[in-house]
Amino acid sequence: MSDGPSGRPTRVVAQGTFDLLHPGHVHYLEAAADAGDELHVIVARAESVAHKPDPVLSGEQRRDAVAALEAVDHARLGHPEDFSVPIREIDPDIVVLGHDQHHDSDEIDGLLAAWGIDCRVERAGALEPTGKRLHSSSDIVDRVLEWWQGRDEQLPSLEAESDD
Ligand SMILES: Cc1cc2nc3c(=O)[nH]c(=O)nc-3n(C[C@H](O)[C@H](O)[C@H](O)COP(=O)(O)O)c2cc1C
Ligand SMILES: Nc1ncnc2c1ncn2[C@@H]1O[C@H](COP(=O)(O)OP(=O)(O)OP(=O)(O)O)[C@@H](O)[C@H]1O
Repeated sequence: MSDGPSGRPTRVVAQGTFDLLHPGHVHYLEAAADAGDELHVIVARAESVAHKPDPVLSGEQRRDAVAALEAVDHARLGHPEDFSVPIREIDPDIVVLGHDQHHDSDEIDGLLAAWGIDCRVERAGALEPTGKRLHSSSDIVDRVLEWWQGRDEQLPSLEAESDD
């Protein structure tokens, strides 16, 4: 365990929606854990998810699944309105952003400074999809919908059934 600038274990924060956990999430969280000694994960509230459809799983389910991963030391649901609350409680040394997160590193840097958190911002690399493996929650949902539609087409029509 290496001591951070404050003489305590280096605390790292990762955050995201983490709906329907997949290997891309594991890749991100392992990269974040490697950046320090203690990984704290903030799991977004459904009401904060603005760039995609609502999560399939509840906040508690997403938090519990993230907490069960070996790389993760602490997982908590984010604050519904004030993102500075969990960050102030954790007081991280490093915030690791996901490879494709729309958050701008410099903007997050400025926010953390405004919240009085002395912390650097890094960005994790991507786990590229290979073959048919899916590393995105939205792609998993799309695949299930595609499967469902295909399955639907193979079912006998209601009209055919009423002929029996
Ligand atoms: C430093 C930081 C702290 C955050 N804290 C929270 C929080 O406390 N509560 C929350 O609901 N979302 C929080 N978020 C936002 C979400 O993790 C993230 O934006 C979310 O997955 C929503 O996805 P979207 O922004 O792509 O719509 C935080 C984001 C950052 C960068
Ligand atoms: N293939 C991947 N490689 C690396 N990191 C990933 C990968 N997929 C997701 N992540 C990271 O995991 C974090 C949480 O992911 P989140 O659930 O918000 O998005 P997602 O799984 O990419 O879903 P969606 O496709 O719906 O945006 C994000 O920081 C994201 O960058």
